[in-house]
Amino acid sequence: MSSNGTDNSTSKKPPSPSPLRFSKFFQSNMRILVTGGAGFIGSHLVDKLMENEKNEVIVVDNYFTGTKDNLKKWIGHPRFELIRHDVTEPLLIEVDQIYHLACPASPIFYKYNPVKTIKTNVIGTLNMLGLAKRVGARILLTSTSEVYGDPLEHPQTESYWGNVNPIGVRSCYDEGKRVAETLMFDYHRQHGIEIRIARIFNTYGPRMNIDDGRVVSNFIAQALRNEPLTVQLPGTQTRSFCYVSDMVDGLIRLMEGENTGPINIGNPGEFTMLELAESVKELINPEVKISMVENTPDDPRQRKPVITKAKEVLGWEPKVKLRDGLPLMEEDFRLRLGVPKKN
Ligand SMILES: NC(=O)c1ccc[n+]([C@@H]2O[C@H](COP(=O)([O-])OP(=O)(O)OC[C@H]3O[C@@H](n4cnc5c(N)ncnc54)[C@H](O)[C@@H]3O)[C@@H](O)[C@H]2O)c1
Ligand SMILES: O=c1ccn([C@@H]2O[C@H](COP(=O)(O)OP(=O)(O)O[C@H]3OC[C@@H](O)[C@H](O)[C@H]3O)[C@@H](O)[C@H]2O)c(=O)[nH]1
Repeated sequence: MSSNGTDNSTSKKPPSPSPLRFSKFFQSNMRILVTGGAGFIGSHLVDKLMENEKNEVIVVDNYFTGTKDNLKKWIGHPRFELIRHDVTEPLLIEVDQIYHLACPASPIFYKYNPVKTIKTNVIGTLNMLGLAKRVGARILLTSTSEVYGDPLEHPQTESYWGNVNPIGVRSCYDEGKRVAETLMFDYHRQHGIEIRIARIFNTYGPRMNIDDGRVVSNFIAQALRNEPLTVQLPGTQTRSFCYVSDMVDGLIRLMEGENTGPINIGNPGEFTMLELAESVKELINPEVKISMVENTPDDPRQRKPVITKAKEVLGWEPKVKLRDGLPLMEEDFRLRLGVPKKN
């Protein structure tokens, strides 16, 4: 019996893969579907997967928060395909692996149309599990540290069940992801689907939407525009920030490994939002002001992953410290905002 209560010995074997898997044209290739691949993490994942010449990558995205721009270097590549598709509708294609990322991730965007967010998490995940079942693909869900809600245990291990408000304004996302995890395990136990669940902690890096609303992108854009950094009250709330290349490495290791998860993937370095603002100020624009603003309901007060499981099971740990990652993101934001660096 594994720590998450799954008795892997009694799981049914996965159904036979599609016969196309063995056709002469695709024999040596792994066909990988990335839902939400036009988004921030998804597009970095696609870059990494495309480095392997054995991989064919298919992205489906409805462009709600993602953009074709993030994938422009691959459009037209013979091993790459981009499909405009909403995961709340069924999808019939032949693939070997599914990285299921499609879902708005910034609180501003997931609260914009909460009913759609929960449909994306529930119906979207059901559709992707149905696809995985039909073609015998392995499926990885990008769940979130938000399943721990406003955590009463700190730092968070995977065995913590969380403290989530089921009727709050964040619940379309955090409860949505919790149901998505449930669906993954039910398909695994009932149908023998090969599943992987990553619980991703706050991730940052180049290509985040400039007006995404998440804290790191907000602060960097504000610092470059010389606008006050908007620290939401009380400013003592904490987050742990993982650079996107570390995240992608963790996700691929999880997909390729033997463990179903859930596994926390995140950087345990923990910062208050005031500390983050001070770092951005120091590294990017020492002149910028910090302004304290109202917060939103149910904002988690603290968040920090225990990554012992990721270290032991995946041999993974993050390499990029926040102080090294922020300047890498600054470069990308300067280019996009057209703000050159002063000498
Ligand atoms: N970035 C983080 O800090 C973080 C933390 C925890 C979990 N995650 C998870 O990782 C995944 C990717 O997050 P991200 O930061 O890259 O966000 P993102 O918003 O940049 O990317 C999400 C992508 O999904 C697409 N999408 C949304 N709804 C869709 C739908 N119904 N059908 C098809 N495509 C749809 C969007 O257009 C976008 O391209 C999400 O599942 C998110 O919940 C991210
Ligand atoms: O301008 C801002 C924006 C945000 N914040 C604060 O920064 C903290 C982090 O907020 P973000 O909006 O970046 O992200 P959150 O941690 O709330 O949610 C994120 O968690 C993990 C993922 O699943 C998602 O990417 C997202 O939901 C919060 O405490 C928020 O109050 C600011 O102080 N100023």
